Amino acid sequence: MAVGVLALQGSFNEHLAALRRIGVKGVEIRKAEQLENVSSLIIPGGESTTMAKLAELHNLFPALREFVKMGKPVWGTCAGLIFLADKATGQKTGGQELVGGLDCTVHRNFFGSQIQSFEAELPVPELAATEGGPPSFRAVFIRAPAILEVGPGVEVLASVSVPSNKNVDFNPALQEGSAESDTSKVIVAVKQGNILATAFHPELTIDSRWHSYFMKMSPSNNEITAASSSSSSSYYADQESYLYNKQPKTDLPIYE
Ligand SMILES: NC(=O)CC[C@H](N)C(=O)O
Repeated sequence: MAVGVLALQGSFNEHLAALRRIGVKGVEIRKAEQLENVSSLIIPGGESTTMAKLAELHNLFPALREFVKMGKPVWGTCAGLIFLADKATGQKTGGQELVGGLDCTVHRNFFGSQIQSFEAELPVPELAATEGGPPSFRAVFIRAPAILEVGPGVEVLASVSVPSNKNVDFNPALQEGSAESDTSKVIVAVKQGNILATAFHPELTIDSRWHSYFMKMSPSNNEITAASSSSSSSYYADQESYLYNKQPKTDLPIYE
């Protein structure tokens, strides 16, 4: 079965391209009934308030919650992480509807506004152990959220170092760390059973390991992943279609 990519808004095309690079068929999901034809789902980055309004308009929330509850693999990137969190802070007035299921609290715009977007080299031991390649992953953060706290069943896959004096007014975790050192760790990638969530955008980089990793979370997709990762260039699956290499940084999608 194909992988669904929620295609209401945001970087769904980039996820579809990333899946293609590892030989996996992705399909756009815009209606609840389309979820019946996919074995797993990616909720892309974008603007979570807008995406939530569109999901509400299309009456998608009940079906999305059901999909998560059924134990099917779901991966949220950036705004997708916000969708999957049980609790979000820093929302617009009136809040926004969440799919939930991931036992954590996220801050919607933890790192600040659009111009505070950045890249960071993240050590991700689990990714390197499962997918090979270098021990770290070059992560693109675009007006990114961060995970403030996680429940006991949540595995932390990656954290990023930030200056301790950054955002101290709303992040208790950073206040704690600031007495000891100049930097603190903030959680940016987690896994909880069938749910994977990253605060950054792996679909914008040539490194396909997060997509391959996600494919392995779905037993029915193991075969496809095994076939594609046996090629000689499994790590940087397809240099040709590497969006991020081809375009200057300023051409990255701009979210409000
Ligand atoms: N790149 C992103 O997906 C940004 C998400 C954004 N912080 C939001 O609230 O929706």
